[in-house]
Amino acid sequence: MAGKSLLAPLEQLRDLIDASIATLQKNEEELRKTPVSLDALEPHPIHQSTNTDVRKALKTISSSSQMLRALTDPQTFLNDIFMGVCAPPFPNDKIFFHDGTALLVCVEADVANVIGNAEIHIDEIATRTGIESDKLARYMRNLCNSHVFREVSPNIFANTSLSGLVREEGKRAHVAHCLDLVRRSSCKAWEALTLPEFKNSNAPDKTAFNLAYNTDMKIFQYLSEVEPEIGKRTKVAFASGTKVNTDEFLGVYPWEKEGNAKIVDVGGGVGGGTMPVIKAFKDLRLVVQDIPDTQPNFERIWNEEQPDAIKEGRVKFAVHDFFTPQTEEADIYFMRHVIHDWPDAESVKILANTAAKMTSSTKLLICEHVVLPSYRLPPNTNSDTGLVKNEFAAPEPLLANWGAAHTSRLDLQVLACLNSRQRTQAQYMELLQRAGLEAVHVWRNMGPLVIIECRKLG
Ligand SMILES: C[S@@+](CC[C@H](N)C(=O)[O-])C[C@H]1O[C@@H](n2cnc3c(N)ncnc32)[C@H](O)[C@@H]1O
Repeated sequence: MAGKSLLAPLEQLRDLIDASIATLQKNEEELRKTPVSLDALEPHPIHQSTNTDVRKALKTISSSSQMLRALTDPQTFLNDIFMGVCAPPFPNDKIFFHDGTALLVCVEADVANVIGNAEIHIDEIATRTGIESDKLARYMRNLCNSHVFREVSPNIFANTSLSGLVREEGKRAHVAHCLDLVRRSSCKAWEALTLPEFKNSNAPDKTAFNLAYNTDMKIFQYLSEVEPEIGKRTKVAFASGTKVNTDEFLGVYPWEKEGNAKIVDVGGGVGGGTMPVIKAFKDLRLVVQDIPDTQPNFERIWNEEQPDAIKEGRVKFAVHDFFTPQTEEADIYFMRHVIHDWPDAESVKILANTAAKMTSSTKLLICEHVVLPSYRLPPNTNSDTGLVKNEFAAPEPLLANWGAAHTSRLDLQVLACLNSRQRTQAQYMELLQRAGLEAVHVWRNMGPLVIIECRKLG
């Protein structure tokens, strides 16, 4: 009797990959005549696609390859977790993160821009970065194993499509923010989970960050007052997210319907979440609110990237503390990655301050990752519970949330730094209700961000 193949999961994954490659072949125009290659120095145009089938096919291949590695090489896969990038909450002496260190070294030395489009000997890279040649080569070789840089012949290095990404200032700032400040904080996770004064606290100043930096200040205050240079880098890092796939980000919400609406980007940083919107929809107006030390970076970045919007007065910066009553009127309040920074009590205060200024027609758009479970939905489950809707779930045998590591890592990041969390849809609904708001629509596509459209409760 024919039984189930002993290699069934491998065969299922192979079939998923085959079907996904066939989808990419069918959507050939998305390739824009550019071969897919790690040696390419620019990101491939397919990564800017907004075609749902293409996005699903790419996610399926990526997620399948992760599961294939776990199935076929479990020891190495686990090694990747404890010796690679991650800093899980184990006692300090068990934390390794050499891949992260290697990337941080190369980003701090700006190796990718030193190499540019050339193939360069390590001695020249060493001279231009000031880092000792043999040591730098060893960090770079570690990254070559993950296709970040390429050793084309002995001691001659070139960029790849991955190292090419860190030629951009925002991405370098993001890498350094995560691998320096957040990683140092994360190393104190075990103490934060076990020390009596910290273990049961949800306060944003009783965190792993507070232990790592030996401070009672909340992280944003600390960065303003004690480490302004690192604070500046953090602002640039926050703005880098939408550059991953701008069209996909713009496609989450129907901005074209909003005419000349006035948007107030609350806790908007340098406006990383709203800059692409203003660039694409020329009638929209924008006020970006944040703490005072954000303003110089805001002015520098907008004057570089969209000087006309500033000159025409279509875009302005305003100092505003979101823990105080909202003073600026708006058609749309926008908050990206603001609520995810704060525990529930503080989040309700921020939302209630906004709600108090809203009328029945004002919109609040909350833009965040929304946590999806890795387990599968029983059919017809109410999506209000925050479970994955089938149209967005990954196919079997993948984890239902595609192994959504980014959202989960962000969750641990804000836990370490602010005692906050990434939330499920149901958890957002509960916060909104406590602040006198309700969700009227949840906008999403295949991208990582969701926009929850809210109104003031009647
Ligand atoms: C994670 S960043 C998000 C920035 C921006 N919304 C984005 O998506 O690029 C959080 C922002 O909240 C700002 N922030 C922190 N505390 C604040 C406060 N009390 N009032 C206003 N903004 C604040 C920080 O300066 C930072 O720019």
